[in-house]
Amino acid sequence: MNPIDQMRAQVCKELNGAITIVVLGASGDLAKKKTYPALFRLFHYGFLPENTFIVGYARSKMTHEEYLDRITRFIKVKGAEEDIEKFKKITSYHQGQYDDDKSFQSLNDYLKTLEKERGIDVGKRNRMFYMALPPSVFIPVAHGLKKNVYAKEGSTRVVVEKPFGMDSASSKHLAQSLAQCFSEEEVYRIDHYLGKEMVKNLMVVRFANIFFSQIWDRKYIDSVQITFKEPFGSEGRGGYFDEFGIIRDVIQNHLLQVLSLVAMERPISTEAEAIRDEKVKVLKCIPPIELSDALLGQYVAANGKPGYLEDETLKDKNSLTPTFAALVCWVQNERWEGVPFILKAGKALNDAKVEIRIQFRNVAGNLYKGAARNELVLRVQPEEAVYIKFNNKEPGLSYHTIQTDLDLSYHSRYKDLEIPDAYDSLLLDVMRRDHSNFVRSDELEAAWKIFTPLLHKIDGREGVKIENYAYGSRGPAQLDGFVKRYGYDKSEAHYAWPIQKVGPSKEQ
Ligand SMILES: NC(=O)C1=CN([C@@H]2O[C@H](COP(=O)(O)OP(=O)(O)OC[C@H]3O[C@@H](n4cnc5c(N)ncnc54)[C@H](OP(=O)(O)O)[C@@H]3O)[C@@H](O)[C@H]2O)C=CC1
Ligand SMILES: O=C1O[C@H](COP(=O)(O)O)[C@@H](O)[C@H](O)[C@H]1O
Repeated sequence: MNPIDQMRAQVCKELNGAITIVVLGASGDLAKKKTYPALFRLFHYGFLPENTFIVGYARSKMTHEEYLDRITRFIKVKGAEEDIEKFKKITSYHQGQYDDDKSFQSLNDYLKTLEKERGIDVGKRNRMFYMALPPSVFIPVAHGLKKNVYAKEGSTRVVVEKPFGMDSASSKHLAQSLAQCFSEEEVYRIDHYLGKEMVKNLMVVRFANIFFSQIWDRKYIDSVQITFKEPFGSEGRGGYFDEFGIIRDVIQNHLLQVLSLVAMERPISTEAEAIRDEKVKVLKCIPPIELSDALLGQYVAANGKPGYLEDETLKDKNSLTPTFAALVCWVQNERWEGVPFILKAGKALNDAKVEIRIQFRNVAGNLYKGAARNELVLRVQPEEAVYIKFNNKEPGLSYHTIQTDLDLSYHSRYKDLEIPDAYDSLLLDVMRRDHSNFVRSDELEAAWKIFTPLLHKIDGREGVKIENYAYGSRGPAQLDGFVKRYGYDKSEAHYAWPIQKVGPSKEQ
């Protein structure tokens, strides 16, 4: 059986061919843009069990037609019209509150009726609850579900979206509340970066290639940079963003997850708990980030685009919330002592890009002075790629050394490639009961310990400097100096990608 069919079979086996999926917050942005399109693709490509039904739940009043229109608006699969019509037949909307037993009892009655109508036997009445909700209602919803809608005649899966708290204390409170209702085995904390193709590739690159596994440490690696750049600002999301800021929105979760996969030791197997054990261990080796290891910024109006403070959805017009941050983590263990892990993220920058850049040390006693350092780059998005910058003799009569690359750009190497969205892959994992790409509660605790002291200083404005940067720029002017301070050598000399010229060079 091919690996894809194996996954289909695994879903069927885990769920005995039946599941009811409840999307809480079905009227919201995430549900419309991500959750339902992902569920549709899983349906279209045959990953949902034969007997699947999806119930949307939220407070808003919506007719059946309005609901169907809303949840299918962002489905973009070509030639799938017929399947969209079929998909509409396996879903419906149920209105209710998030903090009221009666609403949840009514939801439970509705689910029971559906399960009976669909002929699902006791023991197979599996339910998945997907909380596409603001964090303010996670706890009442968890209690309401546990008390009234928990699958007593089948398995329960609860999917929770980030943010998982604001700091160590609030995250602990959330974790404890969830733990009162569900076992860790039943909870799936989504960090959608763990569903991205290149992030899932990290373990394979590291542990299935002898030349990487041998040089993956402080002896050979000089620095690691994990970069997230978005070309748009907080537009329309100012209310949410201002409360969280770029560190809580992107760095504490997405970029730290990537860091842990880059830095962790080899797990004893590819089992979920083995992987998560190693991630927790490496996070525990990182002390809290110092303010002196941080560069913070906020974008201002430029190029006809409004500054952060001009966002109409922002309440505090003097906000000092960072929209850009470059932070350095130090992993204090035998493998990584002294190697900076630079996490950079910003909104309203000049580019849309996420990448992991590993810069190696200088070649000792190098015969070729001025040869650039090697770098391994994993481009997460757009256009997934793995490439290695390395030095080569310039082809032809020249003995000149040029920097070039071994380039595995996915779209040229793998023809007709369609990379699934992170949510497709993660929802499939939930059904397969594979926790590898979800955040465990002790992982979360370790992650918040690294960021909480710094975040409290920023929240309290304690000696914190926020540099301005222009909308559409590379970030604060201090950025190049900042990464240089941690040893990053930006040698662009002779670098050309792709090579334009291979003839004799003038320097022969
Ligand atoms: N949007 C995105 O792209 C991403 C979102 N997330 C996370 O997913 C979750 C949902 O995000 P998103 O869909 O954008 O959120 P929304 O603000 O769209 O909220 C979802 C639904 O929750 C209900 N709701 C909104 N505000 C409140 C409130 N104050 N009290 C009670 N109910 C409320 C509304 O439904 P109704 O009033 O009908 O009940 C709304 O339709 C969040 O945790 C978010 O951080 C994560 C990654 C990306
Ligand atoms: O979680 C979030 O992620 C998005 C970026 O996700 P991507 O898959 O488009 O890279 C970010 O825009 C948003 O602010 C944040 O909440």
